[in-house]
Amino acid sequence: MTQDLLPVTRIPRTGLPPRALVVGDPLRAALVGAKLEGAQEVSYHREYRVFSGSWKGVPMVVASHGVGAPGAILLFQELADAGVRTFLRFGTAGAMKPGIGDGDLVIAEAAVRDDGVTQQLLPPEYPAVSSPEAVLALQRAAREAGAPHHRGIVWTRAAFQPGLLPLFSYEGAGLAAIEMELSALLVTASLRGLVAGGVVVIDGANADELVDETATGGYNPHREIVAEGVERGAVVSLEALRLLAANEAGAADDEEYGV
Ligand SMILES: O=P(O)(O)O[C@H]1O[C@H](CO)[C@@H](O)[C@H]1O
Ligand SMILES: O=c1cc[nH]c(=O)[nH]1
Repeated sequence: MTQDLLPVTRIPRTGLPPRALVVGDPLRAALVGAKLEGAQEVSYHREYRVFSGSWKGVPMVVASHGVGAPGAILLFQELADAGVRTFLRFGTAGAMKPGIGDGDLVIAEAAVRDDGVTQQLLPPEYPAVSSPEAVLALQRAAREAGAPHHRGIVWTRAAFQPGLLPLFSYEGAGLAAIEMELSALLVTASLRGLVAGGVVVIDGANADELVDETATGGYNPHREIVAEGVERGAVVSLEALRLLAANEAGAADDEEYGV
């Protein structure tokens, strides 16, 4: 009998654990997936590479969604169709606030919906918010790992490189980091009544000047300081998913989250 596979990502419609860590890069999915006990590659089609296994006994999925929200949302939707109920995104991002440095983690409380896809799905007034329990689980995991971290609003922006149009200035709005997919995940989760959040590792500085090396030190994700942040962030996100599972099971309470 042929397996029932979802149409875009070709992941199986049944049999996956109900929680997933989603990352942009298929290679990062493999590196993080390798941390799972009993890790198995479930599927690999297009940019969507999917692993399953357990972290400290808790079954979970690690999957890549590629670069850009219009493609990424297809993974989020199909994982949800496959029964995933809790999502964390673990990505990289540019820093937008002084004091947030390379290799630091930013835990998203919400995202600006400039993602290039959810505007076609629902009105712009609809918010992209993280589930509070996801924020607290990530914060607790970051504290326990001793990982430098910050909480704040993330700007999800479809265009990575600057063009001819001026970039809207969010100066004064207190944004913490810029990346490309999180708001699509948060909106997908809200529409379907799921739990979602995200944490990003800083791999550059000053979003308005992405290609201005003199002003910023340059966008460069291929540095040791970023690799160290990614290693810390991987453990923090896996651990946060475990805490969320414990919370679902009623084994954790607010005090346990450290609030
Ligand atoms: O490191 P990932 O998860 O891919 O996240 C960030 O990196 C990519 C851009 O280089 C975009 O996908 C952006 O959101
Ligand atoms: O979208 C992204 C990802 C990483 N760093 C950035 O500055 N922007």
